[in-house]
Amino acid sequence: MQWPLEALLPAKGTTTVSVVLPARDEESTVGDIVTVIRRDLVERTPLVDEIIVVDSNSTDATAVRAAAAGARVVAQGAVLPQLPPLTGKGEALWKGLAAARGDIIVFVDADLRNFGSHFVSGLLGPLLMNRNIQFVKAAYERPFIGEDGVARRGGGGRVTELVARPLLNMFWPELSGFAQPLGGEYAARREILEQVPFVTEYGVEFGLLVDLLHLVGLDAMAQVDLGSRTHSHQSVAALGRMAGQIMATAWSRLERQGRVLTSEPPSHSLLQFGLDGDAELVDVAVAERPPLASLVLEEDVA
Ligand SMILES: O=c1ccn([C@@H]2O[C@H](COP(=O)(O)OP(=O)(O)O[C@H]3O[C@H](CO)[C@@H](O)[C@H](O)[C@H]3O)[C@@H](O)[C@H]2O)c(=O)[nH]1
Ligand SMILES: O=C(O)[C@H](O)COP(=O)(O)O
Repeated sequence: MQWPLEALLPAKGTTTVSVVLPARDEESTVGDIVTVIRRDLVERTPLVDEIIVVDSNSTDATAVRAAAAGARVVAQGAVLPQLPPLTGKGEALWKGLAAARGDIIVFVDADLRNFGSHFVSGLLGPLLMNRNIQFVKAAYERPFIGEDGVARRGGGGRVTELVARPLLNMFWPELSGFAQPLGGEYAARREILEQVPFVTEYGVEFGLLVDLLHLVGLDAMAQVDLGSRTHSHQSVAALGRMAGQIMATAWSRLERQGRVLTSEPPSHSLLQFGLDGDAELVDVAVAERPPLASLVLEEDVA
C-alpha cells in the first residue's frame, strides 16, 4: 500500500510527530538522513514537527553534523540527568522518548545508507489513517554489503535470522509475521511507548515487540513494506554480543510471563575467541528503564 503525502497531511490534523534518531558515532550518515527528513517532511510537506538526534556518547562529529543539518541534538546523558546513566541503544531511545514532544514517535537508525523520506512517511501512514493502530514496524529486504561494495541479497540481518526469528517463532508465534523484528525503524503513539519498559543495549526492539503485544494486542500492530534497507554492518563478534543481549531479553520476558521457572538465573558472561585464539569474557546483561509514565520526577512531587 502506498502512503501519498497529500493523503497523510490532512489526516495528520493537529497530531504532532517527532522523529528520533539514536546515534553513536554516525558522522558519515546522520547529516544526510536529517537533511532529507527536514527537506521533504518539514519544509515541503509539514508532516514532521521535530527531528531529534540522541547523541549516544559519540566520540566523532555526530552531534555537529546532526545540528548543522537541522536536528535538535540531545546528549543521552543530559536527558533526565537526575537518573544514573545507562548505556546502549535502548537507553538512547528511552531518553529520546523523554525528550520528544510529539504524539507519535518515529524511530529511525542513524546509520542507514539508503535512507529516503518514505521510511518516515510509510511508518506514519497506518498511524495517521487508522486510530486503532498503535504501533507500526518496517519490513524490508536486507542485503549484505561486503567490503567489495557488492550487495548480496538475503545476506543481511544475521542476528534476526539466527536468533530473533527462531526465538519469536518458538515463544511468541503471534509475532512471527513481523519480517524484520530487529529493524530499527518503527513508529508508535507516545501513550503506549510510555507504558512499556525499555531494555537497554540491543535488547530494546525484541523487548518492545513482546511487551507491546501484551499491552495492545496484535490487531493494533501493523507492518509496512519499505523496500530495501542497507546499513553499516557490525563484526560477527559484535553481533555475538548483540545475540546474547537479545537472548537475555527473551529470557526476562519468559520469566516475567511465568513461562519458565529457574532455580538459578542464566549467566550473562560470554566467552569470545579472537583470531589468535585469545579469549575475552564479555558481559551481555541488559538493564531496563521503567515505563516513562511510571516515573515520578522530583519536580512532580515537589
Ligand atoms: O550504544 C548505542 C549503540 C547504537 N546506537 C545507534 O543505534 C542505531 C542502530 O545501531 P547499530 O549498531 O547500527 O545496530 P545494528 O547492527 O544495525 O542492529 C540491528 O539490530 C539491533 C537489535 O535489535 C537494533 O537495535 C538495530 O536498530 C538494528 O539495525 C544506530 O543509529 C546507532 O548509532 C546508539 O545510539 N547507541
Ligand atoms: O538485525 C540484525 O540481524 C543485525 O542488525 C545484523 O544485521 P547485518 O547482518 O545486516 O549486519
